[in-house]
Amino acid sequence: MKRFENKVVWITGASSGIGEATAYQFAQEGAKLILSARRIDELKRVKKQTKLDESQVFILPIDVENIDEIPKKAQEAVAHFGRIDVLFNNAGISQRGSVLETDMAVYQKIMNLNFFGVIALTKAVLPTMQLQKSGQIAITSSLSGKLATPMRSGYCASKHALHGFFDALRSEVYQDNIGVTLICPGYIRTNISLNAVSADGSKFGKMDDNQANGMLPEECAKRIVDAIAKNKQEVYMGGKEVLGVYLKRFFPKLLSKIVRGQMPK
Ligand SMILES: NC(=O)c1ccc[n+]([C@@H]2O[C@H](COP(=O)([O-])OP(=O)(O)OC[C@H]3O[C@@H](n4cnc5c(N)ncnc54)[C@H](O)[C@@H]3O)[C@@H](O)[C@H]2O)c1
Repeated sequence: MKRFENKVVWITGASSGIGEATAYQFAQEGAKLILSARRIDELKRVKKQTKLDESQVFILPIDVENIDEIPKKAQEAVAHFGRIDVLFNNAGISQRGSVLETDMAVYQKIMNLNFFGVIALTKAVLPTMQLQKSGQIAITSSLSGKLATPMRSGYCASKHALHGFFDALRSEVYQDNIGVTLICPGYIRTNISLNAVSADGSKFGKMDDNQANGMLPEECAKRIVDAIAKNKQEVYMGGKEVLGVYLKRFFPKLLSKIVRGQMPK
């Protein structure tokens, strides 16, 4: 028996990187998929590559920044297979820019997508999971949700905010048999830095060495699906950067010193 046989999994940011790799992993584990992101063509490509039956995958284009639209999208998602077993809030955007130079509009965009959109989607799906008396909500946070590095103040703030919100939610929905899994990747080999937003709102457009040498998304996806299957509360993955979580907890001043060294000269 596959772990997600007949389970319905809704993934945002499914058109590339971690979300795409996770779609393939869930497909292998027997899930039916709802794939969301903004680009339909990319979602169709991913759907094809899952090798699932046409009827097992539903493409639902969504712009997570468009918060007013989210309740209607959630209704469509629930109506399609009649239930949602896993909501994987994965869509997100990173940042490269100093606090002094970054426009307020950039902070608003990051918070809208990485935080408010995620809350809106979660609130829209929760009543269905409560009726089912089961469900799992997973969120791609980041090691940047546990510690902070320069040039990513808005990104770090948005990911830290997720921890406050979802730790609170976990205790509220425990009695409904709904679990919450916060996923904290380190450096994963995706286009996240290319797609990151710069101080003036333009695309950063460069591949960071850390990402280029990071963990493969396929390995990351295996660990994510495993953490969700086991209802883990919080998981870390990546290379030696994961040690930062423990430095922050036990040697915070040492971590500050290391992090200072990451400020571009
Ligand atoms: N790659 C890393 O090193 C890393 C590390 C920690 C956390 N993360 C997190 O992983 C998640 C996925 O990022 P990734 O690394 O796969 O990068 P990516 O840029 O390849 O993927 C981002 C996904 O989000 C989607 N997306 C962006 N804006 C959207 C919007 N407004 N509405 C709907 N979808 C939108 C994109 O289309 C894409 O599918 C993000 O939340 C990111 O913060 C990535």
